[in-house]
Amino acid sequence: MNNVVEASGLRVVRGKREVLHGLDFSIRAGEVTGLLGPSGCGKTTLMRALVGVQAKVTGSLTVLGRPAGAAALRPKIGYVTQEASVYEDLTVTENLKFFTRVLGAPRSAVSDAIETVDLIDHKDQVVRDLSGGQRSRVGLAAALLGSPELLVLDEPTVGLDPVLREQLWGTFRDLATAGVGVIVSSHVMDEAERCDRLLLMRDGAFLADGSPAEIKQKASADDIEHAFLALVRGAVR
Ligand SMILES: Nc1ncnc2c1ncn2[C@@H]1O[C@H](COP(=O)(O)OP(=O)(O)OP(=O)(O)O)[C@@H](O)[C@H]1O
Repeated sequence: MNNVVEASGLRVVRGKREVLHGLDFSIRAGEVTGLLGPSGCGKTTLMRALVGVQAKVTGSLTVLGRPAGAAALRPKIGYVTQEASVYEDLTVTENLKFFTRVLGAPRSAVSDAIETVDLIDHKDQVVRDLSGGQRSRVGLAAALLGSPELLVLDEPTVGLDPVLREQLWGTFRDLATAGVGVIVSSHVMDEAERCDRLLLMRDGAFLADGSPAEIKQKASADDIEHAFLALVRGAVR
């Protein structure tokens, strides 16, 4: 399977502190990779480095065969940040039409994206009047407009009810099946089992990198939360 991201010795300094300490990893096309770890461990920083908006990045970081941040990558990466970056006073459709113009994507991408995130019934509603979960789905729809080959999702399911979380994970799965490389961050360990691969992170370094089954086996644990704790305690080498 193709790697959409390859990183070696990835380091990032924020302020005066190094927050990512020489990471080696890859992300594959056609898989959902979960980036899991506690608040402040560096998940957002890693994602910012992937999409090329993070300063003071050293080491090697290649995305779709080009250095992260290269202008040619812009239409090929969908990035959904923790704060929905859509216009509150526009409708769902108006927002997406605007972003198709920015991205140079075809008009037909609007209805496809609305369908993918299941917002057909709300397409003419002003974003301000949507629920939190619906708003985050508008952000996801915007990220899908350019038909990205890599989708970078920073805690996309925070604050969503279980039904919506289930639906969104279904969408991530469908995108991966279509060949997209999907990386999803979360600090909720119970989302781990939905991923093909996990990068377990703590304090800017990886504790483990593998499938949920491999990590549980390595840590002799029944679930990822206990595996994480065992790895933190250094019980597993
Ligand atoms: N602008 C900044 N200047 C200095 N340090 C920063 C800056 N932004 C973040 N940091 C620090 O970098 C570290 C990693 O932050 P980051 O946002 O990547 O973590 P995270 O794992 O995404 O957290 P969360 O799950 O809470 O979003 C934290 O210790 C944070 O305090």
